[in-house]
Amino acid sequence: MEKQTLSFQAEVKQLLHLVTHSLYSNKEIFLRELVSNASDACDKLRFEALNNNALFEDAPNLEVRISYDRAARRIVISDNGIGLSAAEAIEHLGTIAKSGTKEFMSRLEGEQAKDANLIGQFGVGFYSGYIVADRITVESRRAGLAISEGVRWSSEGTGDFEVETITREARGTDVILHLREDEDEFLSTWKLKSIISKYSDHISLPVLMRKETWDAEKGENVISDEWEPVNKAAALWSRSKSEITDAEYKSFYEQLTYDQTPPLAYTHNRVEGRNEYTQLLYIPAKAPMDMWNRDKRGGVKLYVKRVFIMDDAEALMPVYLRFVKGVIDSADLPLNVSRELLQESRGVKAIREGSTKRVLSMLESLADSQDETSAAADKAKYAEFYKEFGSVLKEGIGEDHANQERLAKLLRFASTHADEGVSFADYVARMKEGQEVIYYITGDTLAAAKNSPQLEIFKKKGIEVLLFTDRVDEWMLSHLYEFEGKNLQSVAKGAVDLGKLQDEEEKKHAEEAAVGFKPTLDRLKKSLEGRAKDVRVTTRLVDSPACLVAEEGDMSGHLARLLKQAGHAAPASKPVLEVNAEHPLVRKLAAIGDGEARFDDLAQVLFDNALLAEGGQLEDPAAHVKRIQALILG
Ligand SMILES: Nc1ncnc2c1ncn2[C@@H]1O[C@H](COP(=O)(O)OP(=O)(O)OP(=O)(O)O)[C@@H](O)[C@H]1O
Repeated sequence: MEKQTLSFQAEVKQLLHLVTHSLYSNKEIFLRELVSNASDACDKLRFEALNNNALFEDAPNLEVRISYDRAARRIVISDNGIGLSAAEAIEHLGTIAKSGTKEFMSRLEGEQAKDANLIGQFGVGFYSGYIVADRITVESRRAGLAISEGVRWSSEGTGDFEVETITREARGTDVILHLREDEDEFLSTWKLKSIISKYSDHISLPVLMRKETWDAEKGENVISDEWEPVNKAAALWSRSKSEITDAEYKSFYEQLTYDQTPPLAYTHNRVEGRNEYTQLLYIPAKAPMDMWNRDKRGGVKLYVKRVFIMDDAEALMPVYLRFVKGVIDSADLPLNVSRELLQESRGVKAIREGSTKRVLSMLESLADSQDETSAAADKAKYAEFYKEFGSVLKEGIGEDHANQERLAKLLRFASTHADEGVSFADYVARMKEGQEVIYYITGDTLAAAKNSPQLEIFKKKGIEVLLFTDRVDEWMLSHLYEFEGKNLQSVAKGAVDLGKLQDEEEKKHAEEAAVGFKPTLDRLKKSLEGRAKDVRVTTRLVDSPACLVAEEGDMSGHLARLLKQAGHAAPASKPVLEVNAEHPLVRKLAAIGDGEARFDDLAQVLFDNALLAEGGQLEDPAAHVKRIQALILG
């Protein structure tokens, strides 16, 4: 192929502009990105060579070499990995903007973040070279291609790039950075070594640099021809736990995830027996921006005997644990395992179950820490975890029946007794004598749930009610019916039944009131025909005149609203209006003579107010306002 000049794709151009003009801090990460690409290229070769050993040619030892030339102001990152064909170079290094590009750019612009470190999270690492270089040349030959089919790609990172075919003996890729004027600090063995040990110590291949020795005659360090490894090159997880420090675990996490906030917790185990594998799993401290995307790639990498097999192996973690990051290294899966095979493999299923249990135990040991010295700190960590990931964990209630009980214990809620952190176990321990069920109410917001009229009698009697205000709660409740043998009961569904919590006298009084109120009830039913399924007297209200409840088995108003918001058709079930016969407003209503239009108006207002109080929306707000105004004017 003759030399061609091609244009970068528009998004790549924008990206390059931002990279060269906006990223000021953490410039050194360019080396991490390029070393990581080199290491990925070696992993890819190893993987492809499983089915075609000839790809190794005569260089089976995969490695990354870094060298620099002070006079020419150049740094070269070489690998003998898979390499690039000319077509791949054009595609991967210029024409196709990666999926993360847009998001990366919006973050840079949005938050005015100047931290180059962000770049690694978005899969656009190659371009980070332009932070320090004003020209990058890539020379490469793809494994398996003839030496005459090498490629040279070169660009100043502005509008376009050049590509041409070259003859290249060595398999793999050289990335040559021509440094910008003021970036000389990187032309130093010490500087480059220190960046590698900071970011790339755990890359599982050797990263080599030329040895520097002291030349007494010249009175300076000189670079020899001998190459030496500058990273540890030991997959951290394959070392024994006792040899690894907390700092090493944390720095490995950072390399794995590019997340600079230290993880909240981690677990590292070697599992022996029928399935042998090592797991090193982390719980991040902060939720990523795209956590709600259930199709998002998982965070666990699969290795087989330290050979990297694949990223984001979803088969290794259930979807509701998609926030977990780490590495699983199996000793007995076949090396050429495919994604399809992974889904079906029994060995993988066992790994997934084992890893799920590990993560749950890790969470339990924080939530329920009995550790003398760290219990308070652990519990605080759990609260932090729950704030970030609690809602995702709830998905497990419906998705992982085998662990439902363990998951239920890990849930935390608000209640009428505390605004956060209430577990089912706390609730059960505080249950009143004679109380048989766990009461809850769902609502759009904590304030709406807390002030719900349905709670009045419970508050008066000091009975705790759990307040479920998370969007997933309604869904979760359709999968969770009880906790340790105690049924969960909505206080907004069915007639209130306080069972043994209500004394005989109260019951008798309520029954009498209902009988005396019967004629008014009948009139109310007539007025509200088509809106209320039924109207009845209740004892659940203390201060409010009325409230809406769903009939047992019907959908709650809150769930119907959620479904509507999400664009689903909610079955049209009418609510029941419950009235407080003792309330002055209701008494006033009862006193209105037959046939007076005022009765109808007041009945509608009673209903609409009850709907508003539970966070519902009026179908005809103007009519409501009119009625209220008329009533005020008397
Ligand atoms: N040293 C290399 N050898 C072979 N291919 C490479 C090399 N460096 C980059 N590439 C190719 O260029 C593509 C783009 O690289 P870039 O760093 O921008 O993104 P990425 O590596 O896919 O994502 P991430 O940075 O998250 O690893 C890579 O996917 C790969 O196909």
